[in-house]
Amino acid sequence: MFQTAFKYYKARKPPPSFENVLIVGDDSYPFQAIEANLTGGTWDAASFRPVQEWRIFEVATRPGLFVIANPFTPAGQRHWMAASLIDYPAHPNTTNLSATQGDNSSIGNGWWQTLSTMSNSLDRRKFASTLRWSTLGYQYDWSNKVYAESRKQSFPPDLAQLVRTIASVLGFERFSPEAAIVNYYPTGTTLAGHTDHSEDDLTAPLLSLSFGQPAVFLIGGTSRDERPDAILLRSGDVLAMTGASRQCYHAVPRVFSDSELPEGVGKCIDRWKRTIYNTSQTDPMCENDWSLIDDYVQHCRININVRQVLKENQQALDGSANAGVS
Ligand SMILES: O=C(O)CCC(=O)C(=O)O
Ligand SMILES: [Fe+2]
Repeated sequence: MFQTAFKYYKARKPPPSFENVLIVGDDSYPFQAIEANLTGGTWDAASFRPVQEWRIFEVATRPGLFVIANPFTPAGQRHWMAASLIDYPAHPNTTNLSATQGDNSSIGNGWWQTLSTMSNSLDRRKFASTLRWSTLGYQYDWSNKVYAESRKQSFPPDLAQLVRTIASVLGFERFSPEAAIVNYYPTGTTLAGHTDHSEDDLTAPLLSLSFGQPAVFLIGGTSRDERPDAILLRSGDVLAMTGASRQCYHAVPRVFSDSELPEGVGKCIDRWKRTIYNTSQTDPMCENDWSLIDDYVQHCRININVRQVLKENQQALDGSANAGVS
């Protein structure tokens, strides 16, 4: 059932219908509006709209699955896009490029620097699509499907604060962000069905932030035999897999272009556009960086997928405890 849905949404001819796709922000079943858990704490007012305006839903068909319809300000979206493209693929983080090209990673963010020098837009687009993932905090070992204490970097403090706020609004005040996989998807690409189970604490939420082009996200049950729900994630949308949904199969069968969305479904681009108002001193991003970032997010989707790795009070990973998980 999972694979059938995956193939359906991946197909180009004929392209899939959006008829059964749940649109984050719609108020209808199975989205059930829930109230924010308001406990104060630090608030990143530059990134987020006021919490009173947040539209938070639990997906009734998937207990423990929460979505938040774009809680970001346009400037907030641009800030996290920039972090994802300029900072996160840089040394000492591992990327798919540094993993295969060895020591090149030690010279900083070679990918971004090379991209910045390319003047031909087709060449730039082709080169841009070579970056597919980077890892933050505990660096994920894809071959052995483990995190290791020896490959731990510090987790970006501002991202940690951002996702702690989201977790606490959802009632997970003790969430501790320790690792992230940043996925970079050129339009048309996919992520195969999987569960995330290499973390020692499977009771902590998985938090996912999406920026750029839209995608259909599939989430099923704990076996591939269950029919999944299809959810449209657009720029700024937040998804949290908690409770029973934490260990469910999920996938991204297709990243779409804004232009492929049906009439009446709001485009992503309007969510990060610079307006005259917010190009003032409050937006420090330089024009040159922004035009490259804007060019990138016209053709790609970025997903920041944040995890807690350790159990509460666990000091460090014991290699033998989590080795062998597949
Ligand atoms: O891109 C997404 O929305 C999901 C990514 C994901 O499932 C993962 O990184 O494990
Ligand atoms: Fe995942």
